[in-house]
Amino acid sequence: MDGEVESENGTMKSPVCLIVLGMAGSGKTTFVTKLDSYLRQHKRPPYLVNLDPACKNMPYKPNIDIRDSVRYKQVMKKYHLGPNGAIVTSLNLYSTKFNQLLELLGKVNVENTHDIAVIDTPGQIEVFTWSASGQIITECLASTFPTVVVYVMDLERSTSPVTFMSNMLYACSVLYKAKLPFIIVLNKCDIVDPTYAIEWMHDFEAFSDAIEKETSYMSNLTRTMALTLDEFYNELNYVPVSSLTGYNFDEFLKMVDTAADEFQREYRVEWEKVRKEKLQTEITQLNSKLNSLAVSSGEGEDINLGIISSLSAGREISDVYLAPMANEISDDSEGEEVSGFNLND
Ligand SMILES: Nc1nc2c(ncn2[C@@H]2O[C@H](COP(=O)(O)OP(=O)(O)OP(=O)(O)O)[C@@H](O)[C@H]2O)c(=O)[nH]1
Repeated sequence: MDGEVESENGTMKSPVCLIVLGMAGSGKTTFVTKLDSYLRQHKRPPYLVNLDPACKNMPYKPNIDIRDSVRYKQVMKKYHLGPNGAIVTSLNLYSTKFNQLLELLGKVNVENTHDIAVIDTPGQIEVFTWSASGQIITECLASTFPTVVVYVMDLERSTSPVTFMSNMLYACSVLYKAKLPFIIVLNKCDIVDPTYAIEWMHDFEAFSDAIEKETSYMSNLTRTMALTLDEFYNELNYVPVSSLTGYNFDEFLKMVDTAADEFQREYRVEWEKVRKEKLQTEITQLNSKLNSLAVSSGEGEDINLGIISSLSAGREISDVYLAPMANEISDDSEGEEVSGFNLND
């Protein structure tokens, strides 16, 4: 990999990768857009990656966009899939080439152009968190760069204790699955006061009182679960923000710094083991490829390993997009899923 990401004292360098997750409509895209403009104002432009193949309106300009490489509607048509199945398949196709995205991020590190990379994920959270490709992408990032999960929670839609609890259980399951530092962004605090959520996290009696008012059969179950989430709440980093106004983004960024330190202290060693294992597997695969070449006819067949090796002259890393190779772009206006990437001039 071009970008060496390990420093002499054994810490991984920037960019710190923020994987932004959250329920549909929680405000992920609005959050990423505001974070982009906030960081730009502070002369720290982030490196932006969009992993939502179905996203129609993108208010920010991503450096890397899955939609440049995978045509979601074509995936639906070709494989006869519904919307969610097509998103999963698009992510699967994309994840096979994710090492190229890591190389671009490696260059960000070498050229020191961005200290934060933000990864926006599909609206349907389970598509990312419970799919093999979501796991592969998370592992690729975390084994190479300091990586933090940012879970966006919609304050407006969580005012019922049962919904609040469901959201927290989901966040908790993502935390344990991802094995990464975790920040909960309590979003939309411009329209709903976040006090209720903070109180429910820290005061079981207050939550219990709120549950009393619920008549649903879920209330007993919810009360029991609230007790089991106690430890989760104790360790939890959360910050109320408004992605509309930018309120508290400075606090959020302080939390990112702390989480990145936490990654270096508590998670890096484990993730480096994953990286070494992955490297070993790649070496073994490459060796077996070379061996099979050696015993083949020897007619010099070209093998495309799909590696992006350099940038076009005069291009800034921040201007580079992953895009389909020219011979893989479909004539169809909606395009087609592709198996390789190229740099677009
Ligand atoms: N008032 C207010 N509205 C917000 C805030 N953040 C997002 N919204 C609104 O919430 C709606 C959903 O926001 P999106 O950013 O599209 O949410 P998302 O999670 O990316 O949505 P999907 O990708 O479709 O799941 C939009 O109407 C936003 O304008 C906020 O902090 N305050």
